[in-house]
Amino acid sequence: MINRLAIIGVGLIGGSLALALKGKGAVNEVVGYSRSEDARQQALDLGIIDKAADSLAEAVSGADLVFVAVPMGAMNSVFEGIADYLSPEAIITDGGSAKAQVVAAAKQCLGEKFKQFVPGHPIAGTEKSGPSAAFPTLYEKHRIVLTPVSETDSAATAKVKAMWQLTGADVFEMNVEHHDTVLAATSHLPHVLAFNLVGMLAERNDCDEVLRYAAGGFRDFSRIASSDAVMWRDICLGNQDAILSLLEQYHQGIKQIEEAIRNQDGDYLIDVFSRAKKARDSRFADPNLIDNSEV
Ligand SMILES: NC(=O)C1=CN([C@@H]2O[C@H](COP(=O)(O)OP(=O)(O)OC[C@H]3O[C@@H](n4cnc5c(N)ncnc54)[C@H](O)[C@@H]3O)[C@@H](O)[C@H]2O)C=CC1
Ligand SMILES: O=C(O)C(=O)Cc1ccc(O)cc1
Repeated sequence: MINRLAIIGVGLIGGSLALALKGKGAVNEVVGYSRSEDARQQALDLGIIDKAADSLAEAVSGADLVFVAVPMGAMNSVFEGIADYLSPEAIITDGGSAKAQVVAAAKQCLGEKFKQFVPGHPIAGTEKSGPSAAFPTLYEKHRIVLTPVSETDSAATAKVKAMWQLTGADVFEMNVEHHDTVLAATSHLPHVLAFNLVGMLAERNDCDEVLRYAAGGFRDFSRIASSDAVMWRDICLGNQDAILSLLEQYHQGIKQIEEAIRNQDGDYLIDVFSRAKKARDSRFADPNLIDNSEV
């Protein structure tokens, strides 16, 4: 049971955790803080939080669990702002989409309390953001990755794991670097590709005409280009190396496809497309490999 849960960043990710834990009766009081006063008020109105704090210090005072769910570029300033006000026993965790940068920020700012920081990442979300996008079942049957480091207190990791399990999530542990490489491939690169494609089409004078004839495939591929620009800027800058390395591989692949089309090399295209189809068909049929549930 959590007595006082502090949510820093009461948007989709923070708000959904608060709603899930409240729904399970697992928390006595939820205090929320977001930089935007509008978000704080909305979170109160929607029953996501019981109390809106006016500052980071007020939000974390007396909290036994602190969940930081702000864009990655704001993590450092949040850790700086809470460090001196945390209760001695407080456990701190986060939902940032890439872990190395967040872990470095927490290490730099939290001092002694760094051992009570459990880095985490819910592999669950949508293209929507803000408190109004939050919903209590977001994490059900979804994966949560915790990336504790050598300094992390194992009892703190166990508590954070238990908290996520209450939301209906499956919790896994990974090391930080592996997490950032894997997520760059399955989440960060696809978002960059979708933003680029939709951005490119939006530049065309005949964009509306072109989109009028878009089929379901375009809708599927482009949904994530509706995601928040600040959040994705921060993820790209925060997981720079892994994303750049994948982009380089991706460029190679696209160049080879370009060459094959130019040379009317249908065999090459059949080879690439059929290997991709086989890989996707087999893995999507296996729920242990790819999460088939709706986002
Ligand atoms: N959106 C998604 O599908 C997923 C997002 N994440 C990660 O979760 C974190 C939060 O994302 P969302 O909930 O989607 O964002 P959001 O935009 O819905 O909510 C973020 C909240 O943080 C507040 N905020 C921004 N800067 C702040 C600051 N300096 N101090 C205090 N509050 C501040 C905003 O006012 C907003 O209320 C990000 O780090 C993101 O990478 C992780 C998994 C999925
Ligand atoms: O909307 C989608 O399909 C997503 O991929 C959501 C998402 C965004 C960022 C994450 O770190 C994890 C999940």
